[in-house]
Amino acid sequence: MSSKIPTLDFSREDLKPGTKYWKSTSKNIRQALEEYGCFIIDLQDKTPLDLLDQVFGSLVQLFDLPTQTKMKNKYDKPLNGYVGQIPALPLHESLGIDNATSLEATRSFTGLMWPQGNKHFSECVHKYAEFAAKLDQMVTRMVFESYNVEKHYKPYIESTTYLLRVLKNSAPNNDKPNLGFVTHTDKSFTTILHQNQVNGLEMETREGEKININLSSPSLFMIVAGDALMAWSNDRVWSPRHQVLVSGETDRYSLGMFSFNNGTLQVPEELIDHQHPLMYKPFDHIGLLRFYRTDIGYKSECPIKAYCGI
Ligand SMILES: O=C(O)CCC(=O)C(=O)O
Ligand SMILES: [Fe+2]
Repeated sequence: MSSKIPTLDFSREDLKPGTKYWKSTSKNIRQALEEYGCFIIDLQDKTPLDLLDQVFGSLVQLFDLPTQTKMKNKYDKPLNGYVGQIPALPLHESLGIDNATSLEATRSFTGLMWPQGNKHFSECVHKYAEFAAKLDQMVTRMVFESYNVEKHYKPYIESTTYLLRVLKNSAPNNDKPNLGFVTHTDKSFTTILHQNQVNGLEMETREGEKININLSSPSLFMIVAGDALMAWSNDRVWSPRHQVLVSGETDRYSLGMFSFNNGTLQVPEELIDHQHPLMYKPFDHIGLLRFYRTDIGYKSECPIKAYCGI
């Protein structure tokens, strides 16, 4: 059950900067991120149901393409392209669209997958990316405000881009939990996860308790803090370990929207004091991905601490 992890109502009209509800929600976000490193957003009647239907329909088409085609999804940035055909993870496949809020970038991804073109795919995926980026920016702004460092929000957002990963875990057609995606922490600043209502995400608490996340309504979106946010917050926010376990007869499709800063991130000085001595050196966020791809990075217990911890 995910009952312990807070679900916050993002459908209210008064969720606007400056209102009481905005302030109390910001406080709840900060609390959830410090305690669990994640929380659930419920958009209720504000959920873009048509768009979500179109996106998930498009994902079925995308994953049905030949493996050779999907393998063309490559970027210079590490960890951004096609993942699949891994013997230990036979149910998993995923692809990445870097800078997904740019129509040009989604078009160029689409052109690789469908050289003859697929306007419907590029348009609906781009629309989803814009929608998820807007949600992420709202959450991020509330995080910055809750720490009284809102002056750093604009420069942060101006140098942030989004990697949209689309994931499929094929139905195992059995009832036991099958590993869909290995335990990891996200390397992003923030992540927004959404799924086709087939559950499977399992989050670990600070104490090591594993919690199955119930996202079985299309109105639910999971926000996860990544390693970069944990470091930026000087270890106030928790970057939770999580994995995907699937069972049953229905394929699981999910969307992960990851924010990455294209510059150097550092702990705001407001978050350093006697009780919270500086724990991280300023770090190049994309460099964290490169470090994670090295043997030392991949094998380290806590990659962000190994990368830039003090
Ligand atoms: O499929 C999911 O819901 C989670 C995927 C995930 O954790 C990731 O891609 O980092
Ligand atoms: Fe993840």
